[in-house]
Amino acid sequence: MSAASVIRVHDLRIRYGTTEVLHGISFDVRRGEILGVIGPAQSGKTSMLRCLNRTLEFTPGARMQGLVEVDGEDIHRTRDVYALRRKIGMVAPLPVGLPLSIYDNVAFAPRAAGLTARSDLDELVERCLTQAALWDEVKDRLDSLGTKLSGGQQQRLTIARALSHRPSILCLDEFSIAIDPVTTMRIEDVLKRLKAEMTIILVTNLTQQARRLADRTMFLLDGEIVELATTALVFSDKPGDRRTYDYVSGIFG
Ligand SMILES: Nc1ncnc2c1ncn2[C@@H]1O[C@H](COP(=O)(O)OP(=O)(O)OP(=O)(O)O)[C@@H](O)[C@H]1O
Repeated sequence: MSAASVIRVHDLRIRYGTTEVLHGISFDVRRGEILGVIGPAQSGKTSMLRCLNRTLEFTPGARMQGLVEVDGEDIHRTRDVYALRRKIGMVAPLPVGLPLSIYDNVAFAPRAAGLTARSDLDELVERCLTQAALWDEVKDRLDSLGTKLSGGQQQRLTIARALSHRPSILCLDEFSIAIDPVTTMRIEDVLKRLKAEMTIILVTNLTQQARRLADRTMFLLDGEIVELATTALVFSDKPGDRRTYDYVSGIFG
């Protein structure tokens, strides 16, 4: 694994029952980059993400084969799967707010992990909400229910929660599916800032979002990587594979 790689995936296969949906893909994720992952529905993007933090194993019948290393450690040999999951923050397509106050949404997981001092929790909640560009809008109503926020605010709250364990890798799965374009741009700005502190994997159904944000872009199609290259090349007139051109220019997908 190159020193620049934070994740290395080799010959990864995923099956649900007898159906294989990822067919032996290999790639690396470089420290500090935003890796965009694009591809039509059902191409295996979400399954691939859920493999990285071993949440795929919660799905009955799901099986993975192949090697996945995070910071040089084989995720299936790790002694502490909880530490792996803390290292990799996940943001789902729809906000998944807990039926708790804004404050408790962010403090929930750190409290469960043993952080109890109010001053530490206050600091952490403010830091995460600030990083998610939500602090100014909610600082005067931290005790209100998170579920009462607008959709875009709830998605930023989800990001704040994902940041509460200080992950070094942040994965976002189609985060803008249910939010308006203005909020989407706002969160894109958040991601540009977070990039200074962490590696980001951005699965997106908006190809132009990958174009705006990603250093490199992976095009996944029917469980195979068609192309993984610099975003400039993927979105150029002459990417490495004709199917990439057809997909990013809207000829199919
Ligand atoms: N729990 C499951 N049980 C059975 N098959 C599944 C399950 N989850 C996903 N699949 C199948 O795996 C394939 C890849 O799905 P996946 O959600 O990983 O793709 P995706 O690219 O993220 O799609 P989308 O953009 O629609 O979310 C699809 O054919 C899907 O039907």
